[in-house]
Amino acid sequence: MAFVTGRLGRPLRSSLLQVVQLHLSRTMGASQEDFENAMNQVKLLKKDPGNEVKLKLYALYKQATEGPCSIPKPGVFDFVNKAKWDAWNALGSLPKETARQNYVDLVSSLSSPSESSSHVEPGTDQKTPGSEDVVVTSEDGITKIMFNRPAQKNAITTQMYREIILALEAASKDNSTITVITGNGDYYSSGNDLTNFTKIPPGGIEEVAKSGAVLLREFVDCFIDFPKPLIAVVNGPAVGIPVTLLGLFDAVYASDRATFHTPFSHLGQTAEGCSSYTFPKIMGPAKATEMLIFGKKLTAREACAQGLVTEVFPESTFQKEVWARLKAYAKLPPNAMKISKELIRSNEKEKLHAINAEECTILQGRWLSDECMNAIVNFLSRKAKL
Ligand SMILES: CCCC/C=C/CC(=O)SCCNC(=O)CCNC(=O)[C@H](O)C(C)(C)COP(=O)(O)OP(=O)(O)OC[C@H]1O[C@@H](n2cnc3c(N)ncnc32)[C@H](O)[C@@H]1OP(=O)(O)O
Repeated sequence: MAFVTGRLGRPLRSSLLQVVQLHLSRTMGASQEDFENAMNQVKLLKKDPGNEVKLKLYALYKQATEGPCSIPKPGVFDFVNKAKWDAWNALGSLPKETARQNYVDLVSSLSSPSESSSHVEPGTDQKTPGSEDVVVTSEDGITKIMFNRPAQKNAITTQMYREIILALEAASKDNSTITVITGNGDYYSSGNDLTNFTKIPPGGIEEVAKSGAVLLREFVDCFIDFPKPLIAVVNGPAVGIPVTLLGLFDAVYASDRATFHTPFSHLGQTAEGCSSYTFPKIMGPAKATEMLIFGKKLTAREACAQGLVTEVFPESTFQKEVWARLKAYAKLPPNAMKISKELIRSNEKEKLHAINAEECTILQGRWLSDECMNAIVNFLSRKAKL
């Protein structure tokens, strides 16, 4: 598919830079010092993290220090070096800075009090590494991953995408039966934190777009591959990526206060989360067009009528009713549920991964377009609200 990568004109670049000045005080990822500390922490781990994690650490270390894998592939019988090569090579063109950050996050998750994000103490809040913006708890056979930035309407920062990836990886292996994603406060989530675009690394806006596309692809891939029943408890309005991802969930329960909004054209952007495929499939192309192209906002009842939402509950009883139901579901035999999910979803997985890859490539171009930059500048300078 062809797409046009717009170049930023001078006035737009300078407005963006002005707006960016306002946000430069925010962090720009892990420093070299964080990275070195993380390398030292690895040596002090009390528990062997297992081969899978060790390979991931190796790959991220190589990517962070040497960049993409360019050494020849070891022979088929050189098992150890081939596994290492595969892990490094799988990181593709992941930027060095992102690899460094992911390495620090991974080590931090291994060094947390429980020493492994895959073992969540029942009933305890397990904070994912680096922030409290994503809170993971596990109780009654349910792992709950909660967006926790209520003051920012649960807008998703770059760090939060990484934390959710780690939380999903852990949840896929922990002893919970089902996994739930929800939001804290009045919003489910207002989508991508638009200030993510203002943290400009040395490689410029092009690097922001490139690393954003790599991160988005990895993030959505985790939802495509998630092996257990994945349920969204949509406690309030949702904008952007938290809406599109719903097509990859197994059930979506919504408060009647929730709304579903994908204003991609308004933002100069395009569909992600595999919604270019799942939405037409779920609701038919005409209704999908209204949402994904014209940015029509749906009420919870409209979204339910169109098949995006499983069931709508009155706000007054929402939490009570939904959690009672989820606790009952979580008592069902876990393996039977996993196998049924595999049956329902497996024949689509390859297609979904291909669609995800294509959507991310197109978005990478969109993020560099004047249309998108204008929308972000407008939001950040509060000239416009959606
Ligand atoms: C790896 C990259 C993947 C990228 C893919 C994703 C695509 C998308 O998700 S596109 C969708 C992006 N989201 C939006 O465009 C929503 C933007 N926000 C709004 O339109 C409004 O804030 C909203 C309608 C959600 C709520 O409006 P209000 O009720 O009037 O509240 P405020 O606007 O005052 O918001 C309170 C507070 O939160 C901050 N906020 C809200 N949403 C975001 C956001 N998406 N990004 C950054 N910040 C956000 C808002 O700025 C306010 O902050 P303060 O000004 O500091 O109080």
